[in-house]
Amino acid sequence: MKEAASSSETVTQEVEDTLQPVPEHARTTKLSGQFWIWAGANVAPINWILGALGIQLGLSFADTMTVLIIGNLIGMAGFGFFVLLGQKTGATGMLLARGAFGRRGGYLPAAIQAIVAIGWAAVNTWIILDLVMALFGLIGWVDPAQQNLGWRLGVAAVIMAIQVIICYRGYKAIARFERWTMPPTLIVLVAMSIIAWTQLDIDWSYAGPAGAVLTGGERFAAMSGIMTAIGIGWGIGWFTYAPDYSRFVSTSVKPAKLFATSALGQFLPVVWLGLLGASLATKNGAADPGELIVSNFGVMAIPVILLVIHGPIATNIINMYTFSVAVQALDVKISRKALSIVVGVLAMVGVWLFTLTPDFGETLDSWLISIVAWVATWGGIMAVHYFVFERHHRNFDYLFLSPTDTHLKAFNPIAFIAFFAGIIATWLFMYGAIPAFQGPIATAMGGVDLSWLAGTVVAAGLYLALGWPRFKSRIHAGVPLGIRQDLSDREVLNTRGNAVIPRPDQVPAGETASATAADTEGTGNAPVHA
Ligand SMILES: Nc1ccnc(=O)[nH]1
Repeated sequence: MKEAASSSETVTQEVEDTLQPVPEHARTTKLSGQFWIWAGANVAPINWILGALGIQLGLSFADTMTVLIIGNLIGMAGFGFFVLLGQKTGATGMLLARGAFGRRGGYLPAAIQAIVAIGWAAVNTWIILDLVMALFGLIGWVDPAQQNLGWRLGVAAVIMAIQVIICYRGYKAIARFERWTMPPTLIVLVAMSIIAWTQLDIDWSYAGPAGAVLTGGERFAAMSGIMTAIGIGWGIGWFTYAPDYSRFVSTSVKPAKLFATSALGQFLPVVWLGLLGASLATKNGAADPGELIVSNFGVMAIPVILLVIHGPIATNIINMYTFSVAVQALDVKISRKALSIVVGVLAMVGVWLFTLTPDFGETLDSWLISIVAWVATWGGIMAVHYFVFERHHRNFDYLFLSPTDTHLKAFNPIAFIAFFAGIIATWLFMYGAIPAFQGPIATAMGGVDLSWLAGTVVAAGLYLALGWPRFKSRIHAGVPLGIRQDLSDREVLNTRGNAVIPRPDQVPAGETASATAADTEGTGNAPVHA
């Protein structure tokens, strides 16, 4: 048993260090790992800060919870489908992008994803520094009235170093970290929640800032904008990450179970922490829950500090690992391990830049709605490509071939048109906290923000319409949609095989490959038998 485990660990490391479709024997049938990865990524103070942000931006308690729940229901429903895509294809999010954007065209989304992952690692670390200083102040280590820049960057550097070490070791180390640290973390959280909800007088009927309670259209507009940021923004931000982790899940695991486990792993902690943050913010719009708990219950100081520091680590090992596989999708030949160190350094630079921004709430809001523009658009294109055009495919080896071996187009203009149109549509419909992010259509609608919907619908609709003729003219469903113009469908079927047929090593033990699959050579280059 032990030997099997360690050999599967070696296989996992080989797979992740050179990007290849994860073979069935290196996959896991245990779903708890997926639950803890996503729960771990979300049990972080940033999620109570998001709940408190709703109150700070002027919503009532009930409206804050409404936008958090609706936003995350929408976000997590979409997230589940991207989880399934990883399981089905064995490919990372940014390798999947190649299928639609083209073999070289996939560099654009991969580069964006790499930068976004650095940004998230910086945001998640920066966001807790105020809180850590306040907590250190309560136990007498620093004077929280001071800037404490040295302390801040020092704490960030320690957190960053821990993240780099875990990420360096790869997927298994990440899964293990989340599994071991989550139970004690949850105990602290439960304790915090009980204290908060029984000992502190929360104003459950909080209606908004005194004298400035929002009503009618204004209230609806504010809810839509805040939902885009704290509900949709947080949730859909994970779409691009989902396949990077679910590619390690065996295809014998029922998709419905995988969907539910992963989506709940995200949804439960996000809503719970949002509730904690929002309810405590009703006491005093500004104070952070961690600070409130510690100032009322000094014995909680150490566990709360540990929880707060654990938060960004658990979230950022996901960001950093995804950074490294996104860079691999750029055909950069630096080892995934070396990349773990590179991202740590870059994220530290990011933390320092964020500490220079003047307004915490505006910076966070702007970050979140920019993420929406990118992910809603990317997600719309990917959904059409893999759930409509290539829904019958089982063998995705074509995504992994080198630029010289590939039979995909270098660039697929259709995807680029859909992508840029989607980004513009998101901007037209967005209504963020700063004027640059207040698009003309949203402004004309009195500040109603439907950017996430506009981006998805425009990108998906255009990609569907422009890709439809090719989809219809393809002679066989097993031909990738994005093949080069100089190749015929017949040629691709004959030399590259039929993508509808799985490779034998993709088939879970106990299930037998179909008769045709038995003819493949294990490389996916099966000749077609007429
Ligand atoms: N919502 C998020 C998506 C991706 N990375 C994060 O840290 N957070």
